[in-house]
Amino acid sequence: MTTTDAPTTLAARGISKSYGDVRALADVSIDIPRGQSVAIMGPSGSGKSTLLHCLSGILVPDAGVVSLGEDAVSALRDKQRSLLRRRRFGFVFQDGQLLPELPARENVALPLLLGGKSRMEALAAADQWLARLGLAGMEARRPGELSGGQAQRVAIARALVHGPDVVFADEPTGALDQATGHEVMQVLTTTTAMAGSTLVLVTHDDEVAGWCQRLVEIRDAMIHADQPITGGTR
Ligand SMILES: Nc1ncnc2c1ncn2[C@@H]1O[C@H](COP(=O)(O)OP(=O)(O)OP(=O)(O)O)[C@@H](O)[C@H]1O
Repeated sequence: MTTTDAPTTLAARGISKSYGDVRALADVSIDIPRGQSVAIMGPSGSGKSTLLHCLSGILVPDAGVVSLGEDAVSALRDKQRSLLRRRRFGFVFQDGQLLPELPARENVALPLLLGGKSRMEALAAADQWLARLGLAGMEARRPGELSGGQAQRVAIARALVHGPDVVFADEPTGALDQATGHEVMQVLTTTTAMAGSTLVLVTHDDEVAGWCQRLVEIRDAMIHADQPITGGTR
C-alpha cells in the first residue's frame, strides 16, 4: 500500500508499445482496483504478454503511463523499477521458473531474503506459506522432485510470501493437465484473495479465466471487450 489509505489501483493510461514495425499495444487504458482478479485473453499475437509486461514494469511503454497507486511505474529508472517489481509484485510463470538447485523452502524465501529479511525469518515465513498451500513436509524437496502442480504451488507461495500488491501470472496452468490446472487456479485465486493482492493473468483457456472476476479481451493491440465474469469464483 502507498502511504495514504487509498486502495492501490494498478492503472495504464494510453499506453502504446511497438517492436520495430510491429504495433503490439495501441493506446490502451485500464484501471485494476486493489484485490480484483483479471484474466487477459485474446488471439495469439494480439498483445496480451506485452500488456502484462508493461503493467508489471518488465517493459516500459513507448507512450503513456503505468501507475500503481501514486507511483508512476513506467517513469522510474531501471533500478527503481526492478526494486518496485521485487517489493510490490509477485510473478507466476507457465513453468514455475523455480531455481532447480534450491529446495522448495529456499525458493519461496528468496523474495524475503532479497528484501533484507533474516534467513531465519524468511525460512519460517516460507514454511508457513508452503503449509498453507498444502505442501507441508515437502519443504526440503528440490523442484525436480515435485510434480508440475506441486511446483506451481511453490511458485505461488514465492509470488505471495512478501505480501505483494499485485500478482502477475502468465499462462500459470499452461504446462499442466486439466485437473491439476483446475486445482492450481483454485489455489492461486483463493490465496491471492486471502492475501488481499490483485491478480492479473494471461490465459488462452476459458476455464482458467472463469476463476477471475473480470475478463479483458485484447484484439489487434487494443482492448476489444472488458466485462465482469458472472459466477466468477473470486
Ligand atoms: N521481442 C519482440 N520482438 C519483436 N516482436 C515482438 C516481440 N515480442 C512480441 N512481438 C510481437 O508483438 C505482437 C504482440 O506480441 P505478444 O507476445 O504481446 O502477444 P500475445 O497475445 O501474448 O501472443 P501469444 O498468445 O502468442 O503469447 C506480436 O505480433 C509479436 O510477434
